[in-house]
Amino acid sequence: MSRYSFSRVLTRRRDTLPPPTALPLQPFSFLFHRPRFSTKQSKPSLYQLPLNPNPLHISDLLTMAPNAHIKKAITAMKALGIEEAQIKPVLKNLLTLYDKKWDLIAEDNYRALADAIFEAQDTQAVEEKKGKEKKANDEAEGSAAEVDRGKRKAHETVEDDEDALDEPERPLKRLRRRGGEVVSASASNSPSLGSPCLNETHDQETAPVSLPFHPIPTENDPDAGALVIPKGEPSTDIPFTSTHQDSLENGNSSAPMPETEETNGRVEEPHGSTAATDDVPTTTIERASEHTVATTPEGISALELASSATGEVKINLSFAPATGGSSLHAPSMDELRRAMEDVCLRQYKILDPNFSVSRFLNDIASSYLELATKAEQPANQSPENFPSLTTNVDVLKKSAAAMAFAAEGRNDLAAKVMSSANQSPESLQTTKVVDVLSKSAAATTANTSTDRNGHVRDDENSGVGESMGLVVVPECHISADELRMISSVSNITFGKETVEIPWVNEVNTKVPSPFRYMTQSLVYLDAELKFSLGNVKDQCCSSCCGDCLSPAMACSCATALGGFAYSKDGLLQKDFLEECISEARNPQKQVVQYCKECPLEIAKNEETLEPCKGHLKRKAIRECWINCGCTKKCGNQVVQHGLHTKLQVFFTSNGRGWGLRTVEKLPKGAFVCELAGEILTISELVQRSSSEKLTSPVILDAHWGSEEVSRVNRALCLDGTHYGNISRFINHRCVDANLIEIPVHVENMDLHYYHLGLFTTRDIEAMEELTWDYGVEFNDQVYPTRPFHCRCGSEVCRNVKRSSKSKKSKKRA
Ligand SMILES: C[S@@+](CC[C@H](N)C(=O)[O-])C[C@H]1O[C@@H](n2cnc3c(N)ncnc32)[C@H](O)[C@@H]1O
Repeated sequence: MSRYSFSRVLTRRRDTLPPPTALPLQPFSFLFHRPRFSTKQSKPSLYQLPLNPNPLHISDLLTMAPNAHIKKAITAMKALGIEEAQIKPVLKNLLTLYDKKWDLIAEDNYRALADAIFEAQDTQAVEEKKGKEKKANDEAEGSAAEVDRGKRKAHETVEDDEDALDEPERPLKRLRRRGGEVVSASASNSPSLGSPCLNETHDQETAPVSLPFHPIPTENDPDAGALVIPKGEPSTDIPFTSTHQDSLENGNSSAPMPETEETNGRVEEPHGSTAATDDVPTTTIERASEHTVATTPEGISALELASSATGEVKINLSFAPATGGSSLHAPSMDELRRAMEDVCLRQYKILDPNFSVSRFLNDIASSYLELATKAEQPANQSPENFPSLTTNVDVLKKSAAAMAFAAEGRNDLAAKVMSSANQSPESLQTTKVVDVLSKSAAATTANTSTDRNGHVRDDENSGVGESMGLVVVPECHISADELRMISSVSNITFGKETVEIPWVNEVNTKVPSPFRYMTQSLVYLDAELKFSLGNVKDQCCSSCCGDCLSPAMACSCATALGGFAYSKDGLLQKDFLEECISEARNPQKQVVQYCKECPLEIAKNEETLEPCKGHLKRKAIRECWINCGCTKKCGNQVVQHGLHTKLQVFFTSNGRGWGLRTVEKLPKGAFVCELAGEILTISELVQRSSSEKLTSPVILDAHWGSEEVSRVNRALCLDGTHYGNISRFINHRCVDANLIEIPVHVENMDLHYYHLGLFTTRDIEAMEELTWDYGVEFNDQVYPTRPFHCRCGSEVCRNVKRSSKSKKSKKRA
């Protein structure tokens, strides 16, 4: 027998993983004006894009005289309909920026130049517009001084625009791309660039995003990385689309923020100023220096994103390289901002051209500061004594929860809930919810006063205050989950079932522990489940119609298992049920299958793989499903339609915690509910059970031992501890339980996964507790769960026969 260990299981799983995906190559790379990188470049980044497949050959460039370069560039631009007067100043600027590297400028038919010209045009247009708007505003305000300033500003703007033709340091805007399309901000109709026209109604899917800044290697610094800003280049905004030009005016920066403090970065002025310059001693500069990636003594890299105006509040992002591995590099502020703006545009549909992530973050910092200032406490009030702020909604929720308790006579619980809102349980007992709520409101207004900041606080001992939608209440020690649970006191299923299932506790003050109710099992993570119409189309009876139980001839869904499991009254066929019961309770009738390599043993991760202990072969039900030709009322569809029985969760009186009981009489063979929970692999179960107490997971091993069921990730179980349905409240009873679990195939006949339906083994009286035999061996160490001390009270309880059972099991092994 081969030896397995847990690490081997893990190795196998890792092998099945796809190889780590390389960074996706950017399609349409030939559209980028991307300067080459030195091979010595130490820090490649996401900005590195595939090389241009069709560059202008270097020998062409070397042999050209300077004038020839210029002439060629002008010719290329004129072909795009750009006038010479517009070309020259930008070209001059570009030559400085690109360190006279003509090969880079000439790439992609002088794309960099064309782009820069269009950007310059954009900038000019925007500034003109801004000047006009400013002027109009100033005039509207009617202040002579303001008007003067407005005129001056407008005049300056015009002058700036004129100067732009000669100005060597005109901001460059970069191309934006989306889905492989590269779009110049304003050159959307440029035929040679093939850029689609952009407008505000542009489909989100095709909306362009900004390109990251491209690094410029220089002779002095051939290793210049992606994050270096060309010297003297003012930072420039890159808005989302050409329709977002205005955001340029609002101070966004297109220049990437430096990665180290030595680099020459600057950031936007958050409130309306345009590009910052080195000699402007404003908060812009203060913030610029803050936007560096700092490394703390612990080696944590931190990027300061934003701050309040004078720096009291700061927003930082940090990561510890130690946890991320050496492959992590701190993104620049600009990189991050652009990524976020893209998210805001595409995911949150923020289309306002004035929107800027940087400004938004700064606003958060400012708002935080504002709130912090308002919340200033009196000197003698320590934070521990200060009441927590709770919304009115919370108080109403508590009121409703307490009311529900009171309605059930649970004054102790009602008191617990409402003590936080200063409500007496007695008042709840005698009033309706609406009265409670109005009392609550009255209480909030009767005992409040205003603090020195104008905020309403509760008076001494009042516990409740209210102001502008906020009430102040003492700390509530009920957790959010508990509150959610007790808020839904009338229905533990949170309305997810067609019937309501209330809970009661007549024994103590405990409330059910929180869990997520779900009506159907769902895969947790690794479990391999194969449901597909393709798989089941041959297994179903597409020719059947109406109710499959009606025709004399049973359809193939039935014949597959030798007749239908259900009878026309909706109960299990008597014979079928008796066989199932007998099989479960009578060892002589049991067929046990043994795995060659049992998943339970493999998951134990021990040096030696122990022999399989055996798995009970189970009779199973097969239901018609949506791929069958019958209707929803077909009698062969039961478990899939969920529970319909009137049930109640109650607290048991003999130390078994919560239990489930039926409120109505149930006949023998009736379906009660499915066992639903998270579908785990056995390995996941072992891992989980090593760190927490599970509420009796169920192993789906009815078909284990047959050849097909061998793969570890397909050996499954159900765990209802965190997610589950009402079955998670059903207690165990040895042997003579009144429910039996029967495998039910619904979606297909996959032997790895099946539903487990719980059916009554006998007639059950109203208010009788429902139990089923978990099949747990109390002395068995094989199952990866800790058995409990059984208090089922059955005459044939297995827990009391531990010693004799133990001997038997040792013998067999
Ligand atoms: C599926 S849960 C049943 C609901 C559980 N009683 C509760 O309070 O949530 C299974 C757990 O209930 C308890 N339990 C169930 N049947 C029991 C029994 N016969 N004797 C003692 N404890 C039992 C055990 O703690 C077991 O792990």
